Amino acid sequence: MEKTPTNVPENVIDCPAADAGEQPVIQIENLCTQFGDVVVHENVNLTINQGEIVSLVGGSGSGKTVLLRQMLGLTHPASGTVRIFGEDINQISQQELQKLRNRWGMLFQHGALFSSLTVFDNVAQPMRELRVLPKELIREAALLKLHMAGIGPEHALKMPSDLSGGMIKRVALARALALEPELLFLDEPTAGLDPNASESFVDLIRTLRDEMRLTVVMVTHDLDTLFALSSRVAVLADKHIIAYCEPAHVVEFKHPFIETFFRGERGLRAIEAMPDAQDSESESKEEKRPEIQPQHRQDNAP
Ligand SMILES: Nc1ncnc2c1ncn2[C@@H]1O[C@H](COP(=O)(O)OP(=O)(O)OP(=O)(O)O)[C@@H](O)[C@H]1O
Repeated sequence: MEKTPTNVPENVIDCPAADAGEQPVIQIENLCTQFGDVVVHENVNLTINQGEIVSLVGGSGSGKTVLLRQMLGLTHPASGTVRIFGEDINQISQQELQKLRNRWGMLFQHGALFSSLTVFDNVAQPMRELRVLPKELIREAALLKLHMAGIGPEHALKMPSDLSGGMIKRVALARALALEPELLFLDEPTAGLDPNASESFVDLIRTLRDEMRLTVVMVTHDLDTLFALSSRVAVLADKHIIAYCEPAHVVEFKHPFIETFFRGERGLRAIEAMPDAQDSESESKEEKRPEIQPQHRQDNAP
């Protein structure tokens, strides 16, 4: 028997987007999720606007992965709506859903590359599946996406097993960008990376957001990444979004999860390292960022 959802707690904080004039890309309304007797989400509401980078955080089992899967149309909520680009993804046909899927990219936690395909083929495959692009264009576009993700053509014929963890993430990102998405989902994008690789991945995501006007939704436990990138942070706890604000405001909210997650030693260190405090330092990192050149062409490639 389904439990009747209770109302959202009154003491939530919900701040408007910094640029509230932007179009909403994701609109989740009154979403409820239940598995058997276990209620995971009760009346969850979340709007993500174009160009935002929103981090979804919450304790283990709070329902982050399920919510992400619901945004991807892989899992259906018990009730409520999930609109992506204005379409209710639980009401449209599989064909329409597939068209929408071509407008977003997903980076899975473990890269999710095909181990039997080369780096190049991993990135080219989503384009080949469209069955409309000529071979030469696919070749150029795949190499461009690899270049954007900081992977040179000398790696194109390598197998995933020959790559470092950081390179696998970059190739997976190139693959997620293959169809020029407007929206990017990232599941623990920096998990397993060393601090340098994480930092350069963060720079890359920021650059892509700025250059491609991407909207980004990420699930992360990495506070450095969260503070460096997020325009807003959505905190899932007690079956609700209890806070949805800029990182600096979310940390002020009194809730046991927030206090444990953000105000521990690591959290305080990450707050101190937030971009505002580091503007001059981040400029000195400029040369580390891969340049994005839309017409770039590699002649030595496969
Ligand atoms: N297919 C399923 N069938 C039954 N229960 C499920 C299913 N998928 C998820 N759950 C339950 O839903 C709850 C939320 O799971 P979810 O994986 O979204 O948590 P999470 O916040 O991503 O946790 P973590 O940070 O540990 O990955 C958990 O109690 C989980 O056991």
